[in-house]
Parts: sequence; structure tokens; C-alpha cells
Amino acid sequence: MTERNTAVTDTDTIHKTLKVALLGAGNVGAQVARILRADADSLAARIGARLELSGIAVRNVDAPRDVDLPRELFTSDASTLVREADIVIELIGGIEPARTLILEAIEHGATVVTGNKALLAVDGPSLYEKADAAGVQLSYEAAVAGAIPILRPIRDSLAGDKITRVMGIVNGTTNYILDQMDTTGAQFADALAEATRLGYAEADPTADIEGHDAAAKGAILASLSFHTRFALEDVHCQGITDVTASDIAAAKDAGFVIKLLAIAEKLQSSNDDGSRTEGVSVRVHPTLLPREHPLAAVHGAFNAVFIEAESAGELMFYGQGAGGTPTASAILGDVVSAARRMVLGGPGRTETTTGVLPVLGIEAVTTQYYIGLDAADQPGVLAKISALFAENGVSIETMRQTVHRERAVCDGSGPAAAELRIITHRASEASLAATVRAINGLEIINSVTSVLRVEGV
Ligand SMILES: NC(=O)c1ccc[n+]([C@@H]2O[C@H](COP(=O)([O-])OP(=O)(O)OC[C@H]3O[C@@H](n4cnc5c(N)ncnc54)[C@H](O)[C@@H]3O)[C@@H](O)[C@H]2O)c1
Ligand SMILES: N[C@@H](CCO)C(=O)O
Ligand code: NA
Repeated sequence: MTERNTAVTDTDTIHKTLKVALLGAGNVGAQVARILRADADSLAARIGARLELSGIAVRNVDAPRDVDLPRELFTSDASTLVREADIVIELIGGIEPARTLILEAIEHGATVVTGNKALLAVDGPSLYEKADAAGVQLSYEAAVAGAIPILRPIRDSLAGDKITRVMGIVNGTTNYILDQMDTTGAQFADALAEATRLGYAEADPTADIEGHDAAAKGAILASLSFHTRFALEDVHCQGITDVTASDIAAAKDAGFVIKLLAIAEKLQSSNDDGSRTEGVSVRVHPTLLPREHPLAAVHGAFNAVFIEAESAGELMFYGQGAGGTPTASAILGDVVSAARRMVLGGPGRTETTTGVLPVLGIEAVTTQYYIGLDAADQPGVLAKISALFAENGVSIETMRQTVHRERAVCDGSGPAAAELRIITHRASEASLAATVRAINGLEIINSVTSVLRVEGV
């Protein structure tokens, strides 16, 4: 029998220790602390150094926690902890004091790992520059799509390719809410409360439901994919607060599902002199997807990101986009990789910004649209509406009409009402907006009930 050549690392022979300061012990931080302690030997074997959790900074040291951790690890003095650490894991969230503490860590020469997309989307460039200047690593895989390895594949595996489009579901909370509304008929508020209870939502869930969290992730994805720095304000952002149960039912009826998508793509925009400029547009908005589209099958708090690259073609990354334990996996991945580099030596560069592509506004985008209308059911209504679409250069792909005779009989409001659901061919934002304005001006229109973008048809 051949003896297997197994390399066993005896962790007793590992004498190097790296001090890890953990800032925050909430949904994610508590799980990171648990794994650091429970898997200490196996992490040491993988790194070649022991990770010593030197302390956990929190706002209230006596607050009850989901994970049982020694009381003496907790401190409210984050600054001192940071100054004594080799690796600082920032899981407080928000802008301050997270930014100041990360800057202190960089100045002190510590490696930083964070999941804070809100901070990176507003202040990333200056933090990356400071980390590069100080020769320390700043890693943030957990900041986009939770457990899914997505930033490292973009930065490393696809470094020899050219990405042309990134499209994905990158917010677990809103996917959970929309999925619950679609599959169980849950109310928006109940689904949001459950997403918060499960640890998916931000401390202030407004960031999730208004699309800001997805926009921050969109800016990070675009920056790495297109080697150009994009900030939060470069992203066209629309959240899900205006998506109604009736929109979801109508979409379902027509064979669609509504998802909050982040889309970053290279586009050519036309200039006044007829020339064209290549740039990148980044947008976040609720989107109708055909039910057979792969992203339509992404349920609960799961995320998925499609990447189109010139040589690789289409790639899809799928997994848990939120939640304490899945996100802790991405944090630990960055910690192990940074710690290995510290053991081996060598500088850690954070980002490669090589090009400066202009940011294109939403007006450069052409997409298909779904429009819901509440109209009077009178002869000639469809002809009038169709004429307005044609006048504004927007072509109709499908139009469905549902007549509500019972409404007219019940409220005695005269002629029956017609609910119209229109899907257009590709149109520009400006043409679509002009069409909607013109339709709103028609006397036979009671209201334009929804205007949503459609992808993947
Ligand atoms: N929850 C997720 O699914 C998830 C996924 C990916 C990324 N993230 C990001 O990870 C970070 C943490 O998220 P979370 O869900 O664990 O948040 P959380 O609100 O559950 O936890 C925040 C922690 O920070 C501590 N804290 C707050 N202010 C502090 C201060 N001034 N000094 C020291 N400690 C302070 C709190 O005591 C708490 O322990 C955020 O940036 C979030 O965007 C979260
Ligand atoms: N609040 C975020 C956490 C993961 O980044 C979400 O729901 O996706
Ligand atoms: Na990730």
C-alpha cells in the first residue's frame, strides 16, 4: 500500500502571532469573533501564524449578544485597540467613527478588513490611496454580495479580460422583501421586519429599501470592473418603496418578476457634434425580469451577479448576500489572505485604477419599459395612447387590457375603467419620459400607475 504524502502542520510549532482588533459585535462582528475563536488552530495552520483576538470594540460592553464571548474581550475604547493591532476588522458600519478608526489603523500600519460599503462608496478612493501610501492592505470582499466571492474574481481572475457589463441582485433585504411579496403575498412592512430580524438589513434599513446600499455596491463593482473610480453620487438610484402589491401581481400575470437590480455597463453616448463618447453608466432600480431569466430564480436574501467580459463571455456568481454567518465567511477570507501576505512579506496594493472613463447619466441608457395605466374604457382609447407612443418614437412590444366593469357599477363613476399594461421596445429615458408626460395629459387617463424598466427579454 502506498503511503499518502500528507503535510500536517503542527500548530504548536507556529510561534508568530498577529493581533486582531474587531470593531463591532453585531450581526456580522459576533459571528467573526465566534469563528476566530472556534477555528483558531485551523486558521493558524492555514496562515502560518496564530490570530489572537485582542479585543472587541462596541458601543455598549454590557449589551446582550447572540454569541457567548468572554466579557474581558469587550471595550468601548476602539482607538487604543486599533493602535495595538496588526489586523483591524471594521464591522461598525456607517461613516463615523468607522472612517476615523480605519484611518488610525492605516496610519499605525495595520491591515484593514471591512464590510462597510456605505463608507467605501463615499470615501473609498482616499482610503485606498492612504492604504497604498502606507503599504498596508485594505480588503472589503464582504462589502459586496455578502459571502459571494465577487471582488477578488473581478480584480484577480478577470484581470486579463475586459468587462463590458455587470448586472446583479446585490441587496439581500430588498430581494427578500420582493420575493416574499411575490411568493407569499406578504406585506412590505412585515417582510422588512422579518429581514431585519434575520440580520439582513442595515442598522437603518432606509439604505436598503431606498436602493442606497445597492447603489454603494454598484459603485464599488463599477470601480473595480472598469478601473475607474465611481462614487455613490455617480449612480442613478431608485429603491423599492414605490413598488406595490398590484405591480407585483401585474408583473406576475404577464410572466415577469420584479427584482432590484444594480447594472453597470460600458455605453457609447452621442454628442451634439455627432461624435460618440465611450463611458460607463451605473444604475439601480426595480426591474421586471422574465420568470425564466436566471436572476428570477434568486430567492430570499440570496444575491447573484452576472458579468459579461470580452473573452470570458457570461459568468454568474450566486450565493448568500446577507446575514451574519455568510458575511463572516467573506471577512475571514480577507483576514486569512491578508495574514498570509503578512507572514510571507511584501506590500499589499489595494486597487488598480488605470483608466478614466466618463460617468454617463441615465439619459445615455436605452432599455425596455413597463408602463401601467388606469384609463377610461371608451372607444378610441387604445388608438390615442398608441399614437402618443409613436409620436415620441417609443415602439410598443405588448399591450394588455383588463376592463373593470364592476368598479364602474359599484362607485357609479360612469364608464368602466381599463387597466393597461404596456411593454415597450428599447427606448431612451428622454423619449419614455416625454411619452409618459403626454399620456398623463390625456383626459381619458385616470393615472399612470407605474413605470418600471425591463431587462432580459
Ligand atoms: N448584516 C449583513 O448581512 C451585512 C452583510 C455585508 C456587510 N455588512 C456590513 O457590515 C457592517 C456591520 O453590519 P452588522 O449587520 O453587523 O451591523 P450591526 O448594527 O448589527 O452591528 C454594529 C456593531 O457596531 C457597534 N458599534 C456601533 N457604533 C459603535 C461605536 N461608535 N464604537 C464601537 N462600536 C460601535 C455596535 O455595538 C454593534 O456591535 C456594516 O458596514 C454593514 O453594512 C453587513
Ligand atoms: N443590508 C445588506 C447587507 C449585505 O450587504 C443587504 O441586505 O444586502
Ligand atoms: Na462578497
